[in-house]
Amino acid sequence: MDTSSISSTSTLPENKLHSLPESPLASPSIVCKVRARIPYPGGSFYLHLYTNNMDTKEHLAIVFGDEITSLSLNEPRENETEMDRKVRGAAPLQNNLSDTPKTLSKAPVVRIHSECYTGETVSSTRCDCGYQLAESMRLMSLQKSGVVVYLRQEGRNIGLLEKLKAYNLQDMGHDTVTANLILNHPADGRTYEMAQLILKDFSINKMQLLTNNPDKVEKITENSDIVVESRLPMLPSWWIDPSHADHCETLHGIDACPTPINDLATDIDTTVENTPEYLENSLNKAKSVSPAAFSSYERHIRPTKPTMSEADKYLITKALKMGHLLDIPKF
Ligand SMILES: Nc1nc2c(ncn2[C@@H]2O[C@H](COP(=O)(O)OP(=O)(O)OP(=O)(O)O)[C@@H](O)[C@H]2O)c(=O)[nH]1
Repeated sequence: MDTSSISSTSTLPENKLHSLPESPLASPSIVCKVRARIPYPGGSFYLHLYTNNMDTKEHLAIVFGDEITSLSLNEPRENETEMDRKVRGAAPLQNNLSDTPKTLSKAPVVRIHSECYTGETVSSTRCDCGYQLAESMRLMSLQKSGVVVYLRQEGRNIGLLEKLKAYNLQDMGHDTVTANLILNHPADGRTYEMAQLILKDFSINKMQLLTNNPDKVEKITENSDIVVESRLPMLPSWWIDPSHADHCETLHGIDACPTPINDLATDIDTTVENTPEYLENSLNKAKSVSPAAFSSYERHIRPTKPTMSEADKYLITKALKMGHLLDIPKF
């Protein structure tokens, strides 16, 4: 591929939004630096990487569908070539989208998710974070629309180091809330301003929010014109009782079945390339080549009860001590 037209500097003099940090008084701003397609079972999504002038973290957005586009990504940058734009995943300048925000046909499904290295990357079953991320992405891929705003607020914003200490306190009998307090951290130290800015960048001001946490609903709408049109609960799959009418209404508005997933392949897609047979065959083929190939995805999406007892304790603490809207099943 001829890359000669990529401009030689990677530090293009970009507009004022892009410098880090400006002054303590600068108003918070973000910019989407790059967007890339990520293949995903049943299709693809677009990963968007943001920088901002408030912290040095790379906050992310996982976007399903072509309808949701980033204004700051598509903004023209000084001296950039069309190849530069392609490489950072921006639309060609001739169909510059920057001054014409797309109007979304309906309020998209949004998940505002905070990083959990333990639950998502190393598949800890101490919490439900890996499941929640996988499940929200599965639902969005079914709908071919939606955004996961992925905030780097590890451990409810206490960071991995302190969170691991909190784990040790939990192994001594404390729950997630008291463990944080013993370490002189708030039970939940997260903020949502960054998420508000990212949603604004996608021209999203109303949404269906996937969460059990009323505090999150309140904070995402605080001092902003963002409206949560509806809250979609996130019942852990191993807590779902298919005979419970309310549980079956869990995903009202989403064309998907909330019952535990028995066969991922049939749940995914119905387009020619993605028939259940095609997916099942591909899955089996991939498994025979490398049994681990799909294990992380599958484990998160289909957690089985026997391995989840620590996550049950975690969820019960969220319901009883943090006000999360979760019906605790009979154990
Ligand atoms: N401090 C601490 N944080 C944890 C622990 N387990 C998971 N987390 C963090 O908790 C965050 C997820 O928050 P949760 O309270 O599970 O859920 P939520 O996002 O508030 O609510 P939902 O939207 O319903 O998922 C992530 O940042 C995890 O890293 C823990 O034991 N201690």
